Amino acid sequence: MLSREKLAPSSTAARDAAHTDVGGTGGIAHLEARGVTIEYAKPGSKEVTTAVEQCDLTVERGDFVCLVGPSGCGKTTLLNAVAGFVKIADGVLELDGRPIPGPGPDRAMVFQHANLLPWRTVQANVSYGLELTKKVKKAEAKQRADELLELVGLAGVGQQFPAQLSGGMQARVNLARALAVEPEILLLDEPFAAIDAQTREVLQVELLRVCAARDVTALFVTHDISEAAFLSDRVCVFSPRPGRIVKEITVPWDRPRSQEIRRTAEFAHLRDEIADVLYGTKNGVGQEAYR
Ligand SMILES: Nc1ncnc2c1ncn2[C@@H]1O[C@H](COP(=O)(O)OP(=O)(O)OP(=O)(O)O)[C@@H](O)[C@H]1O
Repeated sequence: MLSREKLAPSSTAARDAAHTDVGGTGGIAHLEARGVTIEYAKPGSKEVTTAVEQCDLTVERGDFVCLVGPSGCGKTTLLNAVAGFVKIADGVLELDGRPIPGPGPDRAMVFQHANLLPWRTVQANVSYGLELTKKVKKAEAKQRADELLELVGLAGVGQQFPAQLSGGMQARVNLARALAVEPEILLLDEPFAAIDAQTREVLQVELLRVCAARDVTALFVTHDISEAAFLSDRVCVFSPRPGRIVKEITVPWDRPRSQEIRRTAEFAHLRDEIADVLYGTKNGVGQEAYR
């Protein structure tokens, strides 16, 4: 049976208060995109591809926000801009009120393919980023890696090599590796897309637990409506390219969440609400995007 706590809608008043002045920042959002446009140059031509156009998004510290939308609408591009990998052509993109200067240890990207270094142990894969920063001694980096492996449910596998792990275990290592540099924001680009459905559901619960434990903000790109509904505080639905957010849908449950939520009528209703916007039956993106 579902506990009242697990199903209880978040306190709107508390959330509003938090959004007004998170951590005493005087109303400055943790991440703010206003009128963001991002273009790619076409090789050998003066033309550009506009991937994202006039996109607005506000993310407060500790939020978990999912981005969904048609293929090629610019979700990854926006994530890359927040990571500092691509520059914006127009608009404002700020972290804590300051323009994003480029990549930094305050943001960590988690990609779909773990791409772990096959010749390094699992522990050495997780500690690698920390060792590169040279801010901690090797022994401390190893100790932190072991703590993170325990956090993601992989205690005891640190001396194994990536090839000895299942896809789900590699996804956990991928997450631990991103957390090693203690980022404030996790940028996750379909990190569980290649994982079987059953394991993916377990990983989603684990991810929420880990985010709460580490107090990180998460921006998560997915094509999976159920995944977005289960993970998010808010689901942002993109238009087709050039992408902008056409609708934000608030998810009414506190986090972390348990698997039981997926079997409730409220969850089915929420999934339908997202699909309605995405597939065009309500204010949406339009069926033509999917033809
Ligand atoms: N490096 C690049 N150079 C040129 N064009 C690019 C580049 N990266 C992406 N694009 C183009 O920008 C648009 C948005 O791509 P992006 O990968 O951001 O979309 P997406 O919503 O993440 O797609 P998907 O859901 O299929 O992964 C696409 O038209 C894509 O071809």
